[in-house]
Amino acid sequence: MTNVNKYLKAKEFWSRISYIHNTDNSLPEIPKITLTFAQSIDGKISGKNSSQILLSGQDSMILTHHLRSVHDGIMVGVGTVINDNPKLNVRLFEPGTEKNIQNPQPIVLDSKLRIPENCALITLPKTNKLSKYPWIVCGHAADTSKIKEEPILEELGATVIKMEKPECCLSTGRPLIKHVLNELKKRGMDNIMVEGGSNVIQEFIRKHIEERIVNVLVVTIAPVIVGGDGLGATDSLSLKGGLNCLKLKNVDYERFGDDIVMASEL
Ligand SMILES: NC(=O)C1=CN([C@@H]2O[C@H](COP(=O)(O)OP(=O)(O)OC[C@H]3O[C@@H](n4cnc5c(N)ncnc54)[C@H](OP(=O)(O)O)[C@@H]3O)[C@@H](O)[C@H]2O)C=CC1
Ligand SMILES: Nc1nc(O)c(N)c(N[C@@H]2O[C@H](COP(=O)(O)O)[C@@H](O)[C@H]2O)n1
Repeated sequence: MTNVNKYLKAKEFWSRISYIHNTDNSLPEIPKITLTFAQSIDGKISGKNSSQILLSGQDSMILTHHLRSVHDGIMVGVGTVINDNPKLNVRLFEPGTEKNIQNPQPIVLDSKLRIPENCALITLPKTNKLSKYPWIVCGHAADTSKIKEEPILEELGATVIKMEKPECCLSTGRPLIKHVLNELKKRGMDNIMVEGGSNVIQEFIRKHIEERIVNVLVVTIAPVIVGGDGLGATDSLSLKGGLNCLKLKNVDYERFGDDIVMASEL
């Protein structure tokens, strides 16, 4: 298949499944959520000691970048930023279409402002004008004083969104997802792609069981075996409320190169 056809295929797949994305979640106060990640056939999203692994082949990676391009925001946890130092921008697109490409707004869940100041999300927009400086969502107890005293994150271009005490978990101090999403909607985010990692995926699934916050789940399944040392997408998720498993609905599949991509309602 030529590269042009790969881009076309990615677009067609998103058009085909976007009816799932557009299903009414009855929560107009939050953005529409696409929860997405890539995993091995044994359910691992990274390797030993959380080492980043390239699971997606070129064809499914083109789909991932297309998904980035059609969302207002892209969200990860600070664990992913520290571990992978991701760029989260759109780098795979059909030649000749670069003028129309919009990078999503990177959003990092980071209750204690642990994000490294020299990470790609903060340094890249300086040289790449199309990349956006990240929004960093922190908890009420985060030490934002360091931002003014040693003008770090905000002077470097990032926007720190500090959630109020009632909007954070009492025990962990982490911003509560529903409040974060509500704040992001107020800031113009109508749809957000949540890329991981493991803790964030689990938090969205937990919250979804209570309040149906996820519109569509898109999982790339790569023909790779990682083994028991790898990190699973849902390793620490225990389902409550009498559920012994969560059955996906409106399931659709497509082959992208050697990978299978599954899209469904959660
Ligand atoms: N294959 C794939 O598609 C992907 C794989 N990955 C992999 O995932 C791994 C990283 O996963 P993980 O370590 O779990 O890190 P995450 O990216 O899930 O970040 C988790 C951290 O986010 C912070 N956080 C803030 N608010 C919340 C909240 N409400 N809910 C949950 N977390 C919150 C917490 O740190 P604090 O308490 O300090 O705020 C928490 O420790 C890496 O190995 C990476 O390679 C990541 C993305 C995609
Ligand atoms: N779709 C997909 N396939 C893989 O094989 C992956 N390892 C990931 N990981 C996610 O992508 C981030 C890296 O993004 P950049 O290439 O730096 O823009 C990584 O942090 C994970 O979120 N995704």
